[in-house]
Amino acid sequence: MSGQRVDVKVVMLGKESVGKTSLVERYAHHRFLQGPYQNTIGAAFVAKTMYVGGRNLTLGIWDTAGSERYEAMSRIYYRGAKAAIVCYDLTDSSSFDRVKFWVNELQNFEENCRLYICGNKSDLLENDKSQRQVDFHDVQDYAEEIKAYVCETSSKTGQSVDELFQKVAEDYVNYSSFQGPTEAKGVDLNQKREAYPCCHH
Ligand SMILES: Nc1nc2c(ncn2[C@@H]2O[C@H](COP(=O)(O)OP(=O)(O)OP(=O)(O)O)[C@@H](O)[C@H]2O)c(=O)[nH]1
Repeated sequence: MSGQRVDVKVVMLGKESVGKTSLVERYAHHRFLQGPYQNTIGAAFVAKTMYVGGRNLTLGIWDTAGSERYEAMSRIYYRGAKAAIVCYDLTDSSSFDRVKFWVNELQNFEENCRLYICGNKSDLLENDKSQRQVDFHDVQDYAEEIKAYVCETSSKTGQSVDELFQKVAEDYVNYSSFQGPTEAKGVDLNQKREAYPCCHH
């Protein structure tokens, strides 16, 4: 098992089918996988190195399963996360209720984790604004209250996806005191391309 340095642990959380895996796919592999929806089982991991603040920084991104039957497992994956991207589907108001659930969890158990609230599938609103079920200003007010960053993305078109992860990295550089790098225990990052799809059935 060869451990790769991971500077920032990032966890993706949110209701099933909001597009967590697709966001990671878009960011890490610049693609959007069409075809039937396949829910994540357990969690998947991908590492991505970027140049920020005059140095290379590796984000270790844990993509958790949104299905409530994996809730206990998701709790394991957010432990020690420096950033949580809590996602919802802009066309599904119930997915925003789930955001509040995860934010409460993180506030109670992971107080050093920065929060990023991400409304995904913005492309669905382009031609039909009536599809929107979550008001942007309501989310902004909520985000202000909990001191979170807020954005609206589309993993399909790529809108604001790179910016989101860039913001995570920049915030880490700007606000976190650098501690020693975390070793990704038990994960062979050389095999990340194989490990990633096999966790997404
Ligand atoms: N139109 C549109 N569809 C999207 C977008 N992102 C994801 N989808 C679709 O939504 C479905 C669910 O996407 P996933 O990325 O698998 O969702 P997930 O949140 O990882 O789901 P779980 O693994 O069950 O937690 C798939 O059919 C995707 O193609 C988006 O930005 N726009």
